[in-house]
Amino acid sequence: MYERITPPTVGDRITFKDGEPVVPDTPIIPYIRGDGTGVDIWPAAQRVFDAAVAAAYGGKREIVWFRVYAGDEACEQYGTYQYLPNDTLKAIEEFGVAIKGPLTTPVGGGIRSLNVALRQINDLYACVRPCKYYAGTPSPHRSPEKLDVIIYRENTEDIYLGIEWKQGDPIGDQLIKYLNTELIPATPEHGKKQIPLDSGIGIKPISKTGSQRLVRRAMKHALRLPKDKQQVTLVHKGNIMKYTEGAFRDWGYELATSEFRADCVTERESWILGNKEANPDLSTEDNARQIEPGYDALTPEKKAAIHTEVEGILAAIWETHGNGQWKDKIMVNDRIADSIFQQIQTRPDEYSILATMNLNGDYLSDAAAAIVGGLGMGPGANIGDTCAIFEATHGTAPKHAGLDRINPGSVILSGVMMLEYMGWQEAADLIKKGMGAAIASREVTYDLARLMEPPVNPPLKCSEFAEAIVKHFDD
Ligand SMILES: NC(=O)C1=CN([C@@H]2O[C@H](COP(=O)(O)OP(=O)(O)OC[C@H]3O[C@@H](n4cnc5c(N)ncnc54)[C@H](OP(=O)(O)O)[C@@H]3O)[C@@H](O)[C@H]2O)C=CC1
Ligand SMILES: O=C(O)CCC(=O)C(=O)O
Ligand SMILES: [Mg+2]
Repeated sequence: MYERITPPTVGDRITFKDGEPVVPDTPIIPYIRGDGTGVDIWPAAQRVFDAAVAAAYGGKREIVWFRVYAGDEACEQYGTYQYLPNDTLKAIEEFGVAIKGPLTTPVGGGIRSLNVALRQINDLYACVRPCKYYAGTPSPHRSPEKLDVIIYRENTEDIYLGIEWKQGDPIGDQLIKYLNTELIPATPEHGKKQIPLDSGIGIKPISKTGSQRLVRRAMKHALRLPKDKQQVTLVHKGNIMKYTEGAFRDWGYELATSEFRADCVTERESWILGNKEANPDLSTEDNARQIEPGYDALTPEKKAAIHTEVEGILAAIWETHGNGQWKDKIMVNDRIADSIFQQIQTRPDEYSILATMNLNGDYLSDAAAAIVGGLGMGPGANIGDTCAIFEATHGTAPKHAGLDRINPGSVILSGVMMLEYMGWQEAADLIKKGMGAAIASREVTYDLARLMEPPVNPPLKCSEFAEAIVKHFDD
């Protein structure tokens, strides 16, 4: 029983089989309008979704929308501090696929993120954020069309677990003292380091299970891509955070080379195989020297370990991956996080799927969206095994709220992802076509208008951009 909302009396539930949605012709889809610019974006986006479904299926298929509440709106409906009512959680659980606008999270105190809570409560462990260029979109970059990446961000753990204490909190102080007196001195690698007593403190858990299920999804997605895009890059700051971010990298490689052995090659394996292909008589030592920078300065033990690695890889995969066969497989590599921020700008076409932990993916998805036109063009999906919630990369953009000005493109493209996830490709394609044509005709909102050469003046309103997209369905 719902307390204050009533599910539609028409339409059917989306169910799940083996992690995939089973979609009726009239699915009931809960939506959260969102705070701030949600008030502008949601009606514009809904107009486009309904028009596309009607145009694609002529009434044979229809989305039955179910309005549910979160954030400021929920407090208005359910009372003070009722930011995420049980009704909303129950509706999302019952109907399986939902879409939402942005929700506000205060900085430095107050409630924890409702957006993060929705992901954690529903175990939506993969945040999928494609960053792809639409022809004609203005960009601060010279060749934005070269960027075509999909960020697969782990969505349930890392610092987003919110286990932290502010400076002066008695439990935080107790933890710091315990670490300083008991644990740090007992661990020689930490030397005499001490945590300053006036610190806030937070915990960053990265689990093997969480890392591997994310990488598994990324690998499955890579298998569906064209051959030249079959690549998964593990992004980490494992040189500094060895046992969290470094472990993410190691668990990622382990998962790829065990569960996807026949279908993948790691970058390092490709060097070993390539060296032998270039010179079939190459000794183990020379192969090791070619793959390991600074090999000659290594200790005998380290050299021996690399010899074992080279021989082990050749014995294990030469038959199946050698003689160039590896070039048809998913390339799995890794990059340190700071480096990938510059690589997606300087060498964007060298990357495809970027598998990241939670915080790195949060940063990277805004940065990648900027290259292809900004946060107005950054869609996303939060995917689990029995539920999915679609939402844009951006937040509530409060200074633009209620002005019918903001770009609804990201939520509209998140809806495109939802339609594709549902298997309603025809409707998704119509929206992509309409948006591409609107942008090419310079019918755009302020954010794209100011980047265009010459600038578009006046820009379209948020609602007008939605109408322009619908108008261009027929082009
Ligand atoms: N999933 C979610 O619901 C998310 C929620 N948030 C929350 O949103 C709130 C505001 O966060 P803030 O850091 O300001 O980040 P926002 O993403 O909300 O906005 C930052 C800036 O990005 C640009 N922008 C954002 N959305 C759009 C859009 N649709 N079209 C065009 N440009 C856009 C605007 O830039 P300009 O003014 O230069 O044009 C805007 O001022 C915070 O409470 C935050 O926690 C943040 C991210 C995700
Ligand atoms: O939940 C929030 O307020 C911010 C989340 C965020 O920035 C994101 O998921 O990209
Ligand atoms: Mg973010």
